[in-house]
Amino acid sequence: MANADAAKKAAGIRAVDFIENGMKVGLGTGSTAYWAIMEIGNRVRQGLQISAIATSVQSEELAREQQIPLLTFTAFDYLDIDIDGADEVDENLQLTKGGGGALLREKIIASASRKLIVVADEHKFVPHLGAFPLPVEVTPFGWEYTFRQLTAMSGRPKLRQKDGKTFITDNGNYIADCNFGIIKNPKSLETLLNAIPGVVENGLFVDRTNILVLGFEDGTTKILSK
Ligand SMILES: O=C(CO)[C@H](O)[C@H](O)COP(=O)(O)O
Repeated sequence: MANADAAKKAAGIRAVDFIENGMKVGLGTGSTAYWAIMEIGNRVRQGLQISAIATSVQSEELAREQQIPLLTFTAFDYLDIDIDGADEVDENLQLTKGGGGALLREKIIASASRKLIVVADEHKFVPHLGAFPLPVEVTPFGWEYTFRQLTAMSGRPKLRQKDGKTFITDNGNYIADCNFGIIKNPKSLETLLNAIPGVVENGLFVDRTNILVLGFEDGTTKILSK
């Protein structure tokens, strides 16, 4: 296993210790959240009683394979805990997410959760957000106009591609990967972006994280909390 994978695995598995019997759990998306879902599956098969909702079709399929009982939004008002990955985390535990394109469902589920536990390998911990392109989910209708608004904000948007085609999110939208340089004020950028008609959501997760579980290449973990 490559060392970065060992760090992701360590973080994903460690985060599952925060789950208690009876909890309603949000399941994140990505290669770090993968390990948390696999570990939840192990513990469910050993008798842990939880129910969960996934932040992407991919994670939902994995949860089904792992026999994790799944919830729908009609069945709950809030979740107890959400375990999800990040593309960048700063020392105030502000995040950039959406590298996997699941940011809209991830933000809805983070918002519905009493506690957000972020799992990340050590390389994701940065002094300032902004080196990783900021994903912005936009409607296909009028996307060219929306991109012009993002350009006017110096966001240098690029339409995300996958396998030679325009990437389509689980919600049928496009992703603009933006480059704003160093993001000095994530809160204000998050708000400004979401005020553009045609922007559905953006990948800044501000003042949402309660606990960060950082994984290291030697398999150890460190917990940071707010
Ligand atoms: O936001 C995400 C998906 O939309 C992921 O959580 C983020 O991209 C991190 O992924 P990984 O754990 O594979 O590095």
